Amino acid sequence: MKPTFLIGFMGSGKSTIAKLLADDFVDLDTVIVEKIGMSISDFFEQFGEAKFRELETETLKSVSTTHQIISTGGGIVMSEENRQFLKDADVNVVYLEGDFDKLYARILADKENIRPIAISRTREELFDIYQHRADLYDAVATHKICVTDKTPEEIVKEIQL
Ligand SMILES: Nc1ncnc2c1ncn2[C@@H]1O[C@H](COP(=O)(O)OP(=O)(O)O)[C@@H](O)[C@H]1O
Ligand SMILES: O=C(O)C1=C[C@@H](OP(=O)(O)O)[C@@H](O)[C@H](O)C1
Ligand SMILES: [Mg+2]
Repeated sequence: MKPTFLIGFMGSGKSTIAKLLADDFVDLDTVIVEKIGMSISDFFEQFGEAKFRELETETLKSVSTTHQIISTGGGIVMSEENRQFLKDADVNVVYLEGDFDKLYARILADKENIRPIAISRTREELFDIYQHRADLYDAVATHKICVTDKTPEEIVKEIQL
């Protein structure tokens, strides 16, 4: 089977669903955190977003041959290079699409994972980012699943590749 990348906005459940889809999964953010030896929010504070994006691209390119299921960070589609990589690779790209306010509530409630992109912005600013990114997720996705009001188990069942 082709490798499968999960994409979508923060809080859509990419990391949660990847773990349930197969034992052979990897989360790009987890790989990056292992590389940098600190949390993503500390890294943003010390080195800035641009440096994080460089690491993200490098990590994206290294995993498609080593794992079956790959959860990405919500900003993966911001880079043209990353979008091109996902389009050119012989892989499935599953877009987990959800209602903004439901995702926003999850992001705020998730104290285990502080997302610097979200905490530094108002709801309105983040909604603009959500709308902008929605077109980019659509442009690279090979499959699209609505996750609003579904349990992780229901979403896993829907991902039939
Ligand atoms: N389908 C779901 N229903 C309810 N809560 C969910 C669902 N998917 C994920 N969550 C919760 O939402 C938060 C963000 O999930 P996560 O998998 O980290 O999303 P992402 O990786 O897309 O940012 C976590 O607290 C997780 O437990
Ligand atoms: O949307 C973004 O720009 C980001 C999303 C995060 O991943 P999740 O989508 O898994 O929360 C993480 O990569 C980083 O905080 C930046
Ligand atoms: Mg995640």
